[in-house]
Amino acid sequence: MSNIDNDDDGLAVYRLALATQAPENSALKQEKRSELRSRFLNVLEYLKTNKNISPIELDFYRESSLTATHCLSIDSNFSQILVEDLQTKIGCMSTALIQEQTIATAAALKEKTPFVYIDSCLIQLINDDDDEQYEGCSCATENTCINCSCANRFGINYDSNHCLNMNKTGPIFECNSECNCSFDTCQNRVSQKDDQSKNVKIISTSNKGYGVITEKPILHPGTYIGEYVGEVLSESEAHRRILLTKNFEHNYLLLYNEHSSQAITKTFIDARYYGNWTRFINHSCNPNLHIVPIRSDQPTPPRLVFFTLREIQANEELSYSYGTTVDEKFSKPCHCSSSSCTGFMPYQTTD
Ligand SMILES: C[S@@+](CC[C@H](N)C(=O)[O-])C[C@H]1O[C@@H](n2cnc3c(N)ncnc32)[C@H](O)[C@@H]1O
Repeated sequence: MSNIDNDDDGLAVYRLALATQAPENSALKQEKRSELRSRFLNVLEYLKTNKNISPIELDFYRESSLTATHCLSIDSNFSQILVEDLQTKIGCMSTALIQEQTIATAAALKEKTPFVYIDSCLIQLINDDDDEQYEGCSCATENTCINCSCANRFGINYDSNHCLNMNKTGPIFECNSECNCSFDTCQNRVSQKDDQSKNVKIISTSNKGYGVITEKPILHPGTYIGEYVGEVLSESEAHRRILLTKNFEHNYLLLYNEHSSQAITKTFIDARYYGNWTRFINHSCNPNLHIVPIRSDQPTPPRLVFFTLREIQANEELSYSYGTTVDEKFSKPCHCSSSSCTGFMPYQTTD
């Protein structure tokens, strides 16, 4: 799908600075990461051995901080949801615990696009180098952190409307689990707070498959929309999957390139099998969203986060540019219908 490049010279410099500081309190973080990794393997194992479960009305994976659950079915009133705790046993829980929008969306889409619903990326491959924990700020708990040591490493991140500072260049570091500030008052955690999932609707388009519209106007440029989540892949696995994808199929593999003076950091996220509502956002040659890499705890992988580029009207479709590599031989026709449409969608490579 997408090859997105970002010119960003500050990241490598910051990495070098951090390399000289021993991460102090990262044991807990590492424990969390290995728990996530083993949970991910559990889900894969589960799906492999239970493929013949029938009827599966709804199939998605919910992750909470303690248990991994696999949703097997949902009753017709959306009031009870049958889940299986992967580590223990099957049980019922009220759908009130799960965001209504998520269920309606997943239920409507189960036939055509089965995927497992997740809230954060599944990180299968973790290099030891990536376990480095960023230092936190030492703000007072009531501090808003608009200009704290995390927010201001490369210029202030967000304005007083909680929108991305449009003049900002360089990487974005949000406050993290080592920070002293409080989650509620801190204003440097915009992408860690509520996304727009309650204000959007998945629609069926005439020629692009499903798409996403906003039900409410979004006024300010730089408004946080949501995070592209899925499986974080190695380059070789991404390459393998690209070769397997047929040209007529929808493609959910996103490649984000960040350029620094020393290297290109490539992030591959595939939302084909695991994802959230943002996997339904289509390409446009005149997009209203863009993707910004955001870091808080660790250098890699960055979280790939959508922000608005301009004011968006109610019922307007959300879109971003999948990249710039267009070739009539390889690209699919583009149906974005913008006046600047090139006629072809960017095509996928791992470069
Ligand atoms: C990430 S998915 C987007 C959601 C997808 N429409 C669906 O129904 O699940 C990307 C795929 O959607 C389709 N698509 C997205 N934008 C398009 C566009 N502007 N014109 C034609 N097809 C598009 C292509 O098949 C592409 O591979």
